[in-house]
Amino acid sequence: MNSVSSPQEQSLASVVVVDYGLGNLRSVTRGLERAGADVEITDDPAAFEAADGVVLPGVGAFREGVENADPLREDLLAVAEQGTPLFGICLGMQMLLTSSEEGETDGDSAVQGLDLISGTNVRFAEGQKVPHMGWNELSVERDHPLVEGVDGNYAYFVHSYYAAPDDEAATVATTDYEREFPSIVANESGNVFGTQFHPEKSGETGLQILRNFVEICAEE
Ligand SMILES: NC(=O)CC[C@H](N)C(=O)O
Repeated sequence: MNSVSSPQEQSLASVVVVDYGLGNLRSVTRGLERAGADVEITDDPAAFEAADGVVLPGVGAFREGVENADPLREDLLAVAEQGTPLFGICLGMQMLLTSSEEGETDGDSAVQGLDLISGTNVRFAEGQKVPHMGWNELSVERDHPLVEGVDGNYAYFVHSYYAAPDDEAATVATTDYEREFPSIVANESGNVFGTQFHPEKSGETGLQILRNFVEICAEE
């Protein structure tokens, strides 16, 4: 088991950043610490269970992410089941869904995501410049504590696929990149959610999202 802790004087909540061999763990950790969390980077399921909140980071391809996280699959599902806030970032958000078109285009069989939010991830249309890379606007579509104070603000994106939830009620915020796509999604009970953008790379808006997340965790 890998564990790296960074005690904070006045931490508001204990947050685990899941280490499954992918993802910009350090920058996510720094962002969460700035937001007031006591952060542990680990792959220890006991730590997931004990934490006030769990972050599933992610940079890379869907197939690699799902395969790397497979040994932790049941533990992540248990986190969601017990009502602990589970926050997926970019590829981590995409892994919360049922599946993705990514990795199917080369003829491979579909890999299954966590299916905590029913739906797939789809590629931007042929002819659209991908990846969608840069700052873009968030339009909040429905209330969720994660989006307090960020409607109309800008966040930083780097992705070629986006979430297509089966139920439009799962869409918390949208962003426009030649077409509107869900930039923040959440499950029905609201404790599982994800951002397509990188809050840890999104300046003050990203810090606000992370502060909102830490507050959600602190209420656990
Ligand atoms: N930055 C990423 O991790 C991108 C996630 C996914 N491979 C996509 O292109 O949408």
